[in-house]
Amino acid sequence: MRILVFGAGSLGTLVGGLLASVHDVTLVARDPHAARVSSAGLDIVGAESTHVSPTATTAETGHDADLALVTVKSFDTARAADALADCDVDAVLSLQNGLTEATLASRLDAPALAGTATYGARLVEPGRVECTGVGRVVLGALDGGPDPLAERVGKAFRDAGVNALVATDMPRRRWEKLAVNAGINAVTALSRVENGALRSSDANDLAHRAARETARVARLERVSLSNRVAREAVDRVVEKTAANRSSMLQDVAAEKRTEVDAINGAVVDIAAEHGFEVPTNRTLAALLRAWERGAGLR
Ligand SMILES: NC(=O)C1=CN([C@@H]2O[C@H](COP(=O)(O)OP(=O)(O)OC[C@H]3O[C@@H](n4cnc5c(N)ncnc54)[C@H](OP(=O)(O)O)[C@@H]3O)[C@@H](O)[C@H]2O)C=CC1
Ligand SMILES: CC(C)(CO)C(=O)C(=O)O
Repeated sequence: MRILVFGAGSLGTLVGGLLASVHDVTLVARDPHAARVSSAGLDIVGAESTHVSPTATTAETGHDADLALVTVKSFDTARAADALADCDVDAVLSLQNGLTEATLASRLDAPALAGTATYGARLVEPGRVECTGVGRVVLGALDGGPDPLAERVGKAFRDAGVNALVATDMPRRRWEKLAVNAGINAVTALSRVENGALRSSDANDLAHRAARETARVARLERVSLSNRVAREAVDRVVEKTAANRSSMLQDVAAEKRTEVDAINGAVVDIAAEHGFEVPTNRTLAALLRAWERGAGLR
């Protein structure tokens, strides 16, 4: 399969690099990473270990591929979609956190698949990415149900040794992940604690409230996600990732823009479309955006 990875930073480089053992992969990345991969190949280290030689370029347009993987941060999705609209791609799959598929679907003619990734990735230096945890890619039709394209993509991932599951209930899975991120990411970023600290503090209640509100909005969108399932998902992820610093905490610590707009902000916006108020997500989003403005990031 000819696979274009748009936005090969940490996650895109890891997944694209793993796929490159079998497939014809092009990484769209920034220099000096793109230049280094072109000249010396890519080292994958950590929980996965290999050396591969995908094509790497900074060119955003002019590509021809069977599948485009979108792995830019959520706030770069619209620009990625516009660039991909100038390419010949037959299908698009986002592995991003937050709700971004609607932006892709509305700007692209190619069918958009939904995806989630729980692999951990960190770009250590140009040409070298660390797999900090072998997770799973789950993908499927945006609106759920069986999908031959998703089956082909899932097989292509598994052929390359990527742990991939094709699911027929992506709407529920995306909203459950959103509930987890709305609770854990925002609360850990604002209180500057690792995920495990949510086990035993008032912050636990705050994360649960954000997740329950997200579940309520999911149901308004006709996605079956109960409050209890959302709350239990938060607790399960807190236990499994207790030592992690969430991606949003890492962004705040590095003074980088966060994905708040596509996570808590998306919950607020979709709730408003239904005339519904989500005070916990609204407060978390406002505080994170205030921090971003103060840091000159928006
Ligand atoms: N890292 C992880 O372990 C996981 C990440 N995710 C999700 O995956 C997504 C990506 O995360 P992550 O990989 O960590 O983020 P990164 O910032 O490491 O990677 C995104 C990369 O895309 C680049 N980029 C953006 N626009 C362009 C462009 N037009 N042309 C070329 N390159 C571009 C960015 O460069 P620049 O910064 O210079 O703009 C950056 O290098 C997020 O939604 C995240 O939540 C999900 C699961 C795990
Ligand atoms: C699951 C979780 C919360 C793990 O830290 C995550 O997705 C993130 O940090 O973005």
